Amino acid sequence: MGSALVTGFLETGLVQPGDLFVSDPDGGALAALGQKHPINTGTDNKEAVRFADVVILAVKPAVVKPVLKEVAPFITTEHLIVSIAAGVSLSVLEESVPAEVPVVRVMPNIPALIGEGMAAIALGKNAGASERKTVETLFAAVGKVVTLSEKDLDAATGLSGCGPAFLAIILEALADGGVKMGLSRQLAMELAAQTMIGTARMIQVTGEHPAVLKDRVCSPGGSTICGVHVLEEGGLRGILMGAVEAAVKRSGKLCK
Ligand SMILES: NC(=O)C1=CN([C@@H]2O[C@H](COP(=O)(O)OP(=O)(O)OC[C@H]3O[C@@H](n4cnc5c(N)ncnc54)[C@H](O)[C@@H]3O)[C@@H](O)[C@H]2O)C=CC1
Ligand SMILES: O=C(O)[C@@H]1CCC=N1
Repeated sequence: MGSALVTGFLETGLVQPGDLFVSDPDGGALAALGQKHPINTGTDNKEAVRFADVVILAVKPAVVKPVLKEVAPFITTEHLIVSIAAGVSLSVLEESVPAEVPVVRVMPNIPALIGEGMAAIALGKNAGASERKTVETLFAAVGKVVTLSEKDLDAATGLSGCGPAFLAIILEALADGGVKMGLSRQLAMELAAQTMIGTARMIQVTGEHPAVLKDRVCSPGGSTICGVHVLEEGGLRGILMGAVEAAVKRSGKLCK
């Protein structure tokens, strides 16, 4: 996710390569990113913190506390700490940095790589209007942004953070259906992807309820309603709701 953000930030031109310092003990991951973009890289997190004013923590949830412990002596109130780790609360983050350091939690998603991300932002107790503006500006450069209260951030994790994986499975399954009915894989993927994009965009642009769109496609006695019947018999809605719920429940346990 960190490399998706780096690529997304650079491609919008909001951030210049020389403004970025990426720190990762995995030299292979760093080399790959460094080859793509002329950014500053290194394996010492403390060096990254000394370099930066905005520090984005993009490590696995269980690694957040150890990393903050390592860099805390170098964090000042001039820094803004942004964590994208699922399930790591603002209170845990705030306890891990010196007093009064502003902290913001963000739940981005992977389409930020192509500027089509969805980021949910929750401000910590020391983050004010200026920190909100900084984080909103960064993430708005790579997609849409909503600022919400922290109690809603885990739900957003299960929906928009994990959602790209759920939707990729649906897209692949739709394409499988096309292949089963004789389409080439390439054509089936193209039809499935554009149908997903077009449907989502139409709901965004018209503001109509998805059920209205569904009803428009279902001709009486037609083919779509036969497909809808199969989806309802298979419990697709319940399965998707359950997937979001399971992801939210798991995200609450990730930092332990
Ligand atoms: N993958 C996704 O779609 C999303 C991930 N997230 C969050 O982003 C965070 C990272 O997730 P992924 O990118 O999927 O994991 P990842 O495993 O691909 O990336 C984590 C990176 O952290 C590095 N790392 C490990 N220990 C480190 C240390 N001590 N100091 C510095 N870097 C270290 C690893 O070498 C690796 O490159 C997680 O907290 C996750 O909850 C949030 C939204 C979406
Ligand atoms: O699977 C995960 O834990 C992370 C959180 C949101 C998306 N990926």
